[in-house]
Amino acid sequence: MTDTAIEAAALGKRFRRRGRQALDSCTFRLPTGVVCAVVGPNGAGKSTLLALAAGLTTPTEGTLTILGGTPSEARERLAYVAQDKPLHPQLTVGETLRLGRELNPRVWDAAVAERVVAGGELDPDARISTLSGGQRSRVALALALGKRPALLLLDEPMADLDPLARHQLMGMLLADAAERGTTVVMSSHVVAELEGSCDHLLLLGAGRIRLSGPLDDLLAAHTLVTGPATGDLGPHTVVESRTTGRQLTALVRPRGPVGGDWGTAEPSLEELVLSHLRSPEAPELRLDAPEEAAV
Ligand SMILES: Nc1ncnc2c1ncn2[C@@H]1O[C@H](COP(=O)(O)OP(=O)(O)OP(=O)(O)O)[C@@H](O)[C@H]1O
Repeated sequence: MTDTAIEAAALGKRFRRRGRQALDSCTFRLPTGVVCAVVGPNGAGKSTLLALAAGLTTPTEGTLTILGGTPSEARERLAYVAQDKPLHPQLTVGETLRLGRELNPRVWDAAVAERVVAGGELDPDARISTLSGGQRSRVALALALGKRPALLLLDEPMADLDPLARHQLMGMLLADAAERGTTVVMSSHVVAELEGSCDHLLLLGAGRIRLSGPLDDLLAAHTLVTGPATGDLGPHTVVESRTTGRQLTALVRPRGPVGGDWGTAEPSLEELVLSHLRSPEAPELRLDAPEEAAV
C-alpha cells in the first residue's frame, strides 16, 4: 500500500514536436485519500494532466507514478471520466451499467452505480443517444463509481449538470469518497463550488504548476489586506493588488507580520484562485514538493 496517489517529477507533455508544452516541469505529490481540485484557465493543461494520470497518453518528459506504479499498472484501480463523457450511444442506460459490470467483474458495485442513475430518475431502457448532456454525465459518473476505484479522475464532471443535480451528485460523491478513502482529482471552472469540498489544490497556468498543496496551508500562506492606496506593502510578496479610489486591496504572501494601517483577513478559495488567475506572473507556491524550495 502506498500513501501517495500521484507523484509527478519534472512532468512534461508536448503534443507536437515544435508545439508549445501542454505541461512543463510539473512536480507535485498528492497523498491518498484527499479530494484535489485542479483549476486554471482554458488551455492550462488540466485535461492533459488527468489524461496522463489515466494512462491515456504518455509524458514526453519526466515521470508520473500512480498509486505506486505506472499509470497503466494502476489502470484497474482508477476510474477516469473524460470531459466529453464518451459512452456507447446505441446502448441503453441499463446495458451501459451491465457493460460496466462485465468489464469490472471482480470489483463492480451495482448498488452504487444504480443509486447514481436513480438519483436522476433515468429510465434504464433509454438509449444513451437520447439523453441530455447532464444525464450522460450522470451515467458516466455511475460507471466510474461502480468500478470502486482507489483513484477517481474527473475532468469537469459537473459542467453540464443543473445546480440541484450538481449539489446532489457532489454530496454523494464526497460522502462515498470519504467513507471509502477514495482519492478524487477533479478539474473544474466553478471555483465557488469547490469551497468546502476539496482539501488539496493544484492551480495550473500555461502548463506549469502555480499553486499546489493542502488547501488549508495554501490559504494560511496568503493574507487579504486592505488599506490606504498610498500604503506600503513592504517586504511582502504581492500576488495581486487593486486600487479603488483611495483604498487598496491586495492578496499577499506575508513575510512577517502585516502591521501598520492594514486590515487583514484570510482569503476564500475563490479569492485565492481568482487573484492568481488575474496575475499570471505572480510567483508560484508549492507546499507539497519538499525537495524544491517553496517560493
Ligand atoms: N490532442 C492534442 N493535440 C494537440 N494539442 C493538444 C491536445 N490536447 C491538448 N492540447 C493542447 O495542450 C494545451 C493544454 O490543453 P488542455 O486541454 O490540457 O487544457 P485545459 O486546462 O484542460 O483547458 P480547458 O479548461 O479549456 O478544458 C492546450 O494548448 C491545447 O491546445
